Amino acid sequence: GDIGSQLHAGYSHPLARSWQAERQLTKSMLIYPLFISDQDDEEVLIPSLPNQYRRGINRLVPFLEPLVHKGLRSVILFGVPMRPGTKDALGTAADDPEGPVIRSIQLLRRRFPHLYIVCDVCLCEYTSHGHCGILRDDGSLNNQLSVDRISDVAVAYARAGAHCVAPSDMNDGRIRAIKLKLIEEGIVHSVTLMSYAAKFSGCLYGPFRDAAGSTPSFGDRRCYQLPPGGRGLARRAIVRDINEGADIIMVKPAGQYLDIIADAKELGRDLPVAAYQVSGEFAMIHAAAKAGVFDLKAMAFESTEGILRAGATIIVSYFVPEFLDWLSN
Ligand SMILES: NCC[C@H](CC(=O)O)[C@@H](CN)CCC(=O)O
Ligand SMILES: [Zn+2]
Repeated sequence: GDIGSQLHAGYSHPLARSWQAERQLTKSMLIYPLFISDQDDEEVLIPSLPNQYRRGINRLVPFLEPLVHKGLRSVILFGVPMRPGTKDALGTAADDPEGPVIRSIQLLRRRFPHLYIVCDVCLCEYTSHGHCGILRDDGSLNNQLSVDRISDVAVAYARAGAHCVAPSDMNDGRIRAIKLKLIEEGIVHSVTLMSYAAKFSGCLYGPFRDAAGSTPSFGDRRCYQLPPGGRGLARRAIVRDINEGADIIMVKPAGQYLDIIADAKELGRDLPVAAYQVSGEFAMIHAAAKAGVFDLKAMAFESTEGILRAGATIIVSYFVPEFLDWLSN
């Protein structure tokens, strides 16, 4: 009969409205990005990334302690070498045992045994040219050398104690290479492999590049990050990475790529799907809130609601410190 047209009844009360959502945001879904400098005592605000800092290792514990107490479950580490002369064509500093990332993994594992440590794996912060791999003479990525190097760095982070390695380089075949090396090392069973499987080139990474000093010295990332229009390419990259052994599929950026998150959930129905609300999205929300377009907290939640609705159950977000408070009340 025609009675089904009366939908208001199903969402007439706040609790009933929450029941309409297939996924609810919880603290355990959240991963907080940390920028770790090789200047051990520095704590420098990143102008283009509201409320975010580049911190040396000596500043990490005092900063994280209250957040862990509030329920922070996971962080993703980005090393930021500030010392002059650290960068070279191979990104040698990426797996320097005395470098900021490896030392921070060891410190955080010791100090916060329940904190899940994810390490972003890439070379762009460590290469003199700023690209996410090793280049040929013509400036294109040498796939074999890049994949060998990226997989070595991933294993180094895993051996240092990272619970999860997340290669954000977008070189073809790095997932398989990392998985094989983790198997050879005998540690594959305890290291989660989170693939930035569908990562798009575009204008939303600027604040991050300011923070990490990872802007390419020439050209761009259009030949290895996906073209924003490439939905089919993204589906193929997701299927490929699942087959190469990814344990988690990530889509990035998030807000402008909700269809890709939905595709990832459809194609990777049996895996958790992660999404990264990137620096440009975060800065845009802050700028709009400052301009009076909407309330910051309301949009932090609404943008995240869309990412959940699309199918993500893991969210990398710069709003995590606020969410820990907002989700506690
Ligand atoms: N390895 C690439 C890093 C990439 C930015 C870039 O493409 O330069 C992202 C980090 N995984 C940016 C993240 C962000 O903008 O928040
Ligand atoms: Zn990179």
